[in-house]
Amino acid sequence: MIQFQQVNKEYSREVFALRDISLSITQGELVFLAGPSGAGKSTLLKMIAGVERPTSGTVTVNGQDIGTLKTGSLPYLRRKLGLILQGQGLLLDRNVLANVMLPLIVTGASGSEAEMRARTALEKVNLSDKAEALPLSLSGGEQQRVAIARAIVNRPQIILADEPTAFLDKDNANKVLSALKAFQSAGVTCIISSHDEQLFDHATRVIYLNKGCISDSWTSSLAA
Ligand SMILES: Nc1ncnc2c1ncn2[C@@H]1O[C@H](COP(=O)(O)OP(=O)(O)OP(=O)(O)O)[C@@H](O)[C@H]1O
Repeated sequence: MIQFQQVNKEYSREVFALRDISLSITQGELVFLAGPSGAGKSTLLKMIAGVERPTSGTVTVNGQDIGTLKTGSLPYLRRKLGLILQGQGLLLDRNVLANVMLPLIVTGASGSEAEMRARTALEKVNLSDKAEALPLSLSGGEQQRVAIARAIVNRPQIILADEPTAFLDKDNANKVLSALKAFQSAGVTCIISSHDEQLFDHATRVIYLNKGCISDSWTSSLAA
């Protein structure tokens, strides 16, 4: 369960990114964050991951108050999360398998354990045949699915994805969404920021942000 209670985020005196946000998201939801550029979507995702902290109000993830979490505890929180944030690209000089193994290696898994789990993650996003390829030899959609595999290799309870289908054609965007939906079906909470309204049909909920405020939201019958 993710809860925002009267959360404000002010980056500087003139820049309010979020204003008085209160919401709760239950395990297994597929939530889209919509709204124009600068509305606060990325900031909201970063708050759940503890990348940004609230100026006021509280953000709790599975009962844990993220705003007061000590920096040293953040890696434990992040292990429960699969993060697909903008600008966190793949290592271009390492093959796909090595990229997906990386989160496991840095948290102390053995090479053989990491390889086995990375291959399983690649199977889940339907990219087993690209394990030995270098990222730049893949299509944009395939690269994004490698990023998903890297995000889920630690078996997270929550996936946070910032514009995972930006710059993809419809076919590739659908493949990326199908991969995310498969995790949601398995009980993983997925929170995705997107400008792509065509994807919203798959959501259990869409939250519209505008100038840092929730301007609208709807819950689909899929949520039942
Ligand atoms: N690190 C930062 N320092 C200062 N201001 C920031 C920072 N990050 C975001 N902002 C500002 O906060 C506001 C919300 O930004 P945010 O990136 O959350 O919006 P967004 O809805 O994700 O936009 P986009 O759709 O373009 O990615 C914007 O006015 C932005 O300029």
